[in-house]
Amino acid sequence: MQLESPRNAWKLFLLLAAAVLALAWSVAVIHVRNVNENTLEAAQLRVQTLARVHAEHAELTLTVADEALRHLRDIAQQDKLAAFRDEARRISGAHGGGPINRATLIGPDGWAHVNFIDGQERPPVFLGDREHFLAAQRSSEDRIVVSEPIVGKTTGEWILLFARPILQRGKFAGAVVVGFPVARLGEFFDTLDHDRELLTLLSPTGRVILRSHDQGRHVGKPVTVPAPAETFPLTSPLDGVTRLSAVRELASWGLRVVAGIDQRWLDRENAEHARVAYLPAILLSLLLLPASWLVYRAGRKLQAAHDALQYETTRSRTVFETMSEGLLLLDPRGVVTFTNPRAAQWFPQAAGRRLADLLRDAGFALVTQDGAPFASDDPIAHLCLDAGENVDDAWLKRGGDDALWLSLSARACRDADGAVSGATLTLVDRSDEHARLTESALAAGIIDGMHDAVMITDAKGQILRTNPAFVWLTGYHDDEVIGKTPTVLSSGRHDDAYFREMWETLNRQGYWSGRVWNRRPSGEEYCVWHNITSVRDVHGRIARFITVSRDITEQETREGELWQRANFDPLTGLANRTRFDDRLAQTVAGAQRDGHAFAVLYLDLDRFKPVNDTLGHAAGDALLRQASQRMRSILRSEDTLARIGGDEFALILPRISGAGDTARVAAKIIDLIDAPFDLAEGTVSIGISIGIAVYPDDGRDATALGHSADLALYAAKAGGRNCWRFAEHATQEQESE
Ligand SMILES: Nc1nc2c(ncn2[C@@H]2O[C@H](COP(=O)(O)OP(=O)(O)OP(=O)(O)O)[C@@H](O)[C@H]2O)c(=O)[nH]1
Repeated sequence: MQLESPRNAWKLFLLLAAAVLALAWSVAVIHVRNVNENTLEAAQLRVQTLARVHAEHAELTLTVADEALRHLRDIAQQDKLAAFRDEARRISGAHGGGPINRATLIGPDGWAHVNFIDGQERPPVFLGDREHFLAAQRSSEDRIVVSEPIVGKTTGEWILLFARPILQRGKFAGAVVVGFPVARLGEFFDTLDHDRELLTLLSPTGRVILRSHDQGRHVGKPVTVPAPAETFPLTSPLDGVTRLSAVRELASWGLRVVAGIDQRWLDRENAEHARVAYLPAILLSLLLLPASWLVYRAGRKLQAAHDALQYETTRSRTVFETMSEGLLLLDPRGVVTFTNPRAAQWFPQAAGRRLADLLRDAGFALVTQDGAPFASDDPIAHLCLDAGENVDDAWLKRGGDDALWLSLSARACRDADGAVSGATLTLVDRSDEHARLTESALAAGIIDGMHDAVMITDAKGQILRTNPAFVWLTGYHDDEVIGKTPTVLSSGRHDDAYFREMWETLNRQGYWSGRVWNRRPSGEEYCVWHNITSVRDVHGRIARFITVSRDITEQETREGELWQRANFDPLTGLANRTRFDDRLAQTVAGAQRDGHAFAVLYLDLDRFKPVNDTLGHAAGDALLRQASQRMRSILRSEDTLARIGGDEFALILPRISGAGDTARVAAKIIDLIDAPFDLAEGTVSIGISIGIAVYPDDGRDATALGHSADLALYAAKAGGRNCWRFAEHATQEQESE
């Protein structure tokens, strides 16, 4: 059992307390038992002595009485009546010797002729009915007859009588009787302690002759007493008291002496002994039990605190040993008092050394995150230990092959009085992070230095960062776009489908590039070439979109103009032959794929040349523009109207349900052109002829269709102009209305 443990300490105390109590109680019990045994033995001795001494006393008294009885009987047997009377007077008198106070001579007739009591002769009295007389009469030998205790006829007191027969020549001639008050047997009673001791004299038949302290109240009453034994408890039927008793028998008399000591007294004695003997044990118990309880409670609390402390210690040790951070504890002088395993990897055998020496020997320099020397030459000593301030943002840097960057934070520890009692240094290996920080700073510098605009958004498209080139390109500053989506840049030129396709590609491929027209805050539109890349996090989820944009407005504009020029008629704005051929080829391909019908119309103005000739070329141009507008006004967006020559037009109706559709369009155009044109130079009227070819009946490719339409136009011209002709009906004239 280790005493260091509080649990064991209070257990030991409890054990000792229990041992002391057990000892005290054992001593008390043994003592009480011994004392009780001694008391019992003393009581037994006393009661036996009482019985014996009283029996001897009674025996002596009775022997003396019997001596007197024999003497009187011998006188009576010799018929010496006068001598008998003298002796009877003397013996029954006060100075007769012995206890006898009465002497009687009873004749054979039962009459007591001589009867002395207390030395006084009394008148004759008939005693023939007395048991002792009858017993003497019945007896054929000379033996003493002891009466039961009886009430004297003359005195009325309890007396005990002894009789012997007078035998003359073997014949009963009366009896001599002596007697005395039973109280005379109780002279010895003065020596008794009447409160607890009792002596009882029983007749041979078991009747009470005398009890020591009941004034004759129970005399004559029968009592059953067991056979004599050493000592035994006996409950008296007379008073119900149990006594430790001893019995003595007066063998020659048949009488028994019963001595008793009140058991209640014995019990009281025992109780008193117990009280005295148990008192120290009880007092000790009263002292030790509460003390044990207090010690137990204190022990439990101490144990709980001890366990908690041990748990905390174990937990702290586990934390210290398993934490990825290095931990050093310093005393107020800056000497290392503790290192955890992690710190020991960097600073082996650091305990007991000054921190400054330790850092120097391990090749570490105290620097800022940028690697610059720290402002204070020894911040741990000066700031933390001297001034009690915390130190953060400090780094320990070690170069070389085993380069390390440890972030350092120092916390001042204070004692209960608030004085700095040391410091806790926490070191974290942030070499990788430092490298990353350096890289990101580098990357940030690169982004800022890029000529292309950079915009970084989160996964939801909210703008997180831009670079100076972005501001220059878009005209928006950071505070106007950060937190917003790129729609703030939108020009509205692109429809939703355009951006939907962009997002789908981005999500699918992680990359999208294309041109986007945007608008500056000034309203000026510009075109950029976007390279958008999605960046995913470690979980594979898109975290960022990085958009690198380059201004291609100039290039776009130039290309647009070239394209416009290549594809459109500059006078009317209609598609030119190149574009018409292109669209026709696309329509043929679509129809060949789908099998639908479409129509190709060749249109040629009638009587245009005279306008030129009469009103001038500018009027002709104006007429061409107006005619173009009239035709375009009735066409659908998917129809392609092209100017393919001076006053020659071509029209593609890409989706027709039948010839009727085309005829209706042709008729409408004829009507429109037929109406007079108001020109600056005057009003003119012209007409238009139309040749119609229908896919697939009039040709299955562009060339065939063009040829058919051309023939149909020729037919229309030939047919009188200002009318239309289907290619298949090229020979039939059909007048316009
Ligand atoms: N003002 C103007 N005239 C043009 C242009 N291109 C061609 N022309 C003239 O358009 C005329 C076309 O000739 P035609 O088709 O024979 O003239 P037309 O009177 O319509 O003859 P029909 O078609 O037989 O009725 C020529 O005089 C061309 O010089 C142009 O761009 N502007």
